[in-house]
Amino acid sequence: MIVTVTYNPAVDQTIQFDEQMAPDRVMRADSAQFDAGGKGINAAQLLTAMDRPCVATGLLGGFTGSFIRETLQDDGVETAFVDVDGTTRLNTTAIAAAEEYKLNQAGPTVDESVVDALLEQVRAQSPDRVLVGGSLPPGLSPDAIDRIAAGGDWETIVDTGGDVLRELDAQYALCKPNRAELGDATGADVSTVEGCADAADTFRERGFDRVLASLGADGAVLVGDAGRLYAEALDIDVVDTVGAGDALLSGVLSAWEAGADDETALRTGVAVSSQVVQRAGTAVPDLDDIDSVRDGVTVRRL
Ligand SMILES: Nc1ncnc2c1ncn2[C@@H]1O[C@H](COP(=O)(O)OP(=O)(O)OP(=O)(O)O)[C@@H](O)[C@H]1O
Ligand SMILES: O=P(O)(O)OC[C@@]1(O)O[C@H](CO)[C@@H](O)[C@@H]1O
Repeated sequence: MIVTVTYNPAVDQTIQFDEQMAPDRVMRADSAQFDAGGKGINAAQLLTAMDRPCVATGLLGGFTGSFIRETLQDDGVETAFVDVDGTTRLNTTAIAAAEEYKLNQAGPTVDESVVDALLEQVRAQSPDRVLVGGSLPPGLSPDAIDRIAAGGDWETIVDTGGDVLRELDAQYALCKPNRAELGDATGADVSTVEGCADAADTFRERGFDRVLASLGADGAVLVGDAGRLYAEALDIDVVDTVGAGDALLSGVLSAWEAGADDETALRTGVAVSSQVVQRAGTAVPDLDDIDSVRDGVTVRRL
């Protein structure tokens, strides 16, 4: 069973324009949607959609927090959140003439005591795996993630920015940097797939059993004791890439939960992410046919 921890959830607002962004004028959107978001929450929604037992935890507050709580309840996602005084952030993705603008707030300032409260919620679920996803709100340091990783007898997976990844000290089963985060965390040249695999392999020495590096339209690399695996992305029409990394990670975790090996897990991850990027925002796509999509993903050893 998986518990996801989202220290800094967000309502994701996605607005689409059929013209380019321009300053000093009112831009009128063609469509708008709100989704419950934050990396761990997105993963919990996808894992639930794939019938994997999962509980979403994290910090919620204010009207945006209530929206997330209600949305997850409506979608049948099990939750165990901790209430905070501030208001959960609202992040905006504007898609304008095929360009994507991601505008993320910092989130409410929280007190370090929330880590104890959250750890209590995680322990109460007795999970096998814990995914800590997303940025930290003001008031928390990377220690908040290390404390979850060291807080019980579970494997911890982490998906956060390169600056925070660099600061972590505990032992992790997996981290999932994207290309920029991998570059930030290692300082290595990540301009080629091979360069990414080298950087990921080196980064394992910092306390990560495996590194899953997402490379956008170039696919993904999974590096671990079993070697270096590379999967090309599928050739699809992308609406926006918000939540693509969460989808990749959810597919990998879903396959592992079903007892699959790393190769099948990587193929599943790429398949799930291909479905998410074909939809606006972080809405959960229909994943009933995910096995047949996965059959179209090829993996090779580097
Ligand atoms: N243009 C694309 N075409 C096909 N697949 C894509 C494309 N962009 C992303 N993907 C799929 O999504 C996965 C994750 O993408 P990406 O590296 O952009 O994640 P990310 O930067 O972590 O995203 P986010 O932080 O928004 O969740 C890729 O490994 C790939 O399988
Ligand atoms: O600011 P963070 O925590 O790094 O990222 C938050 C976020 O952009 O990531 C998700 C997509 O991966 C969105 O649901 C959410 O708004």
